Amino acid sequence: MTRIVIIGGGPAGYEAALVAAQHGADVTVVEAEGVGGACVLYDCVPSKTFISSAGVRTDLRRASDLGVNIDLERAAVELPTVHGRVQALALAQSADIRARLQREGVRLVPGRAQIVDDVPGMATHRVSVQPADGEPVLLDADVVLIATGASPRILPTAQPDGERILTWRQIYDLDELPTHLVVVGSGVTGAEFVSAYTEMGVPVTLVSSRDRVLPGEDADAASVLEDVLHERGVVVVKEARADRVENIGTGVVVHLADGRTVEGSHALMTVGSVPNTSGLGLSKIGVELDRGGFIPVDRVSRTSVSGVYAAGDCTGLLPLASVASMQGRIAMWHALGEGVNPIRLKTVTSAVFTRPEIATVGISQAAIDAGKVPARTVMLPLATNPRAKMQGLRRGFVKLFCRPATGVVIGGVVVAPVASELILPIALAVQNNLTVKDLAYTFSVYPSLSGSITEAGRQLMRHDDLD
Ligand SMILES: Cc1cc2nc3c(=O)[nH]c(=O)nc-3n(C[C@H](O)[C@H](O)[C@H](O)COP(=O)(O)OP(=O)(O)OC[C@H]3O[C@@H](n4cnc5c(N)ncnc54)[C@H](O)[C@@H]3O)c2cc1C
Ligand SMILES: NC(=O)c1ccc[n+]([C@@H]2O[C@H](COP(=O)([O-])OP(=O)(O)OC[C@H]3O[C@@H](n4cnc5c(N)ncnc54)[C@H](O)[C@@H]3O)[C@@H](O)[C@H]2O)c1
Repeated sequence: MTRIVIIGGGPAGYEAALVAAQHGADVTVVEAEGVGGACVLYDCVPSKTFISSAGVRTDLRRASDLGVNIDLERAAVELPTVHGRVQALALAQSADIRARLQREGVRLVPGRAQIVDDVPGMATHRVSVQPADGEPVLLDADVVLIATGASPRILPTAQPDGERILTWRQIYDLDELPTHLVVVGSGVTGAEFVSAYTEMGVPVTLVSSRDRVLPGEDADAASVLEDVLHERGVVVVKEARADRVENIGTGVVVHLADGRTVEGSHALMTVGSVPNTSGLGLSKIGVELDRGGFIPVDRVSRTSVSGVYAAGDCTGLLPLASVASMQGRIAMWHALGEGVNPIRLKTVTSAVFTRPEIATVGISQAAIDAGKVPARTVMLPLATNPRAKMQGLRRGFVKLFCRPATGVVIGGVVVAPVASELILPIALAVQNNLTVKDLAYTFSVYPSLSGSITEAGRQLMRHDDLD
């Protein structure tokens, strides 16, 4: 029986464990903090749960546009309840995953693991686990999967204190909402928290190192979000790199590299993540890290050392839970000799859970504009969609991209309140090489926001598609 030791119990680790157990391997997961990993305990699940509470206020705020008058002042946020719900849900999800792993026969070992092979190049591997208290445990493995994730990047001059200078993992311990939140970093994490706190009624200033929010996302989508944030009173300080953040007792002062300062009651640092790849004994066994500290892997999750695989945020491929899970599964299929397709990033779907949400799949507009991928494109504002009008939605759009000659759908972007759900038909089309004609001939419900997707398909059809 193949002995597999998985270091890290996040999506990469636990999904890999499920696959390996189902294929009859002897599987052990070593986890330092809790099954479900940072994804379930600190990052993805807590943030999306928090955002769900904020979303209620968004709906209430918009109610008057639809003729229902609600005094938003009376829709007070009960922060202990919101935070309690966030924490309870994370723990419950962790417990569900633990129970599922145990049902499948996966052994769970709490503690911090490192590889302790005697010499490089061994056919099998040895992992030492240091529990929180007690003696180290030694595990022998034919295959090791490193799935140790990442942690918030800390600026040495902006040390989180858990009181006023915070990482996104510390906000759920606050007793009260900030009176003025400064969010440093305008990537996906920063944008999501700016949107959520704004909807909760907190004045927010965003410090963005670039000339726009969400520099990695579709520019039109980011521009819609920026308009919405502006309308909601968010101040975006652009081209602004935080040098230092100071807790002055009554608040914070963010010192920018160009000498400007930004003041608030609290600072939320969302300046990226660093991979958890130190202390794992990697260089001793011959796994060299890249410049960012990530573990280089190929498209079936192999490292440069035989029998050692890596998956998820520690590899830096694409830091998404869905990608981590897929990398983990692929590692196990490969290690256990199953037929496996290398991971394809061109079909990855992702969403930014702001209000409105931004969801994307496949080839980006930036790649098309740069001439890297030939494509026909269309962008339909939601304002032309009947359902959107009924719901009072003024902003948002559907974009669709297809191959010029064949009409095969290669990507798309949706900006809408439920874009994370609406993107699926485009994702299905991209994954299965469907054409704009396939979309155009699909019945969508009338009236529906998804009608804009089938309409985009019709607009991209050429006359010869009709034959
Ligand atoms: C605020 C935020 C929100 C996000 N929201 C989303 C989202 O909505 N959708 C999405 O797809 N992605 C989201 N992501 C990204 C997603 O959380 C990550 O891509 C995902 O967690 C990666 O999973 P992983 O298994 O690689 O690592 P993790 O989830 O980080 O798990 C790794 C685990 O390994 C453990 N570990 C580390 N070192 C050791 C060791 N030596 N021994 C034993 N255990 C160890 C850690 O304790 C950790 O529990 C979000 C990220 C952030 C920061
Ligand atoms: N909804 C989701 O799926 C979701 C949510 C959050 C994160 N994620 C994943 O995590 C990845 C990382 O996102 P992120 O936003 O945490 O990190 P990021 O690295 O993408 O963004 C951090 C931003 O902070 C800026 N920055 C760095 N130092 C700064 C400084 N001193 N002053 C001002 N700005 C500074 C950077 O220029 C960058 O724009 C995303 O690409 C995504 O894959 C996904």
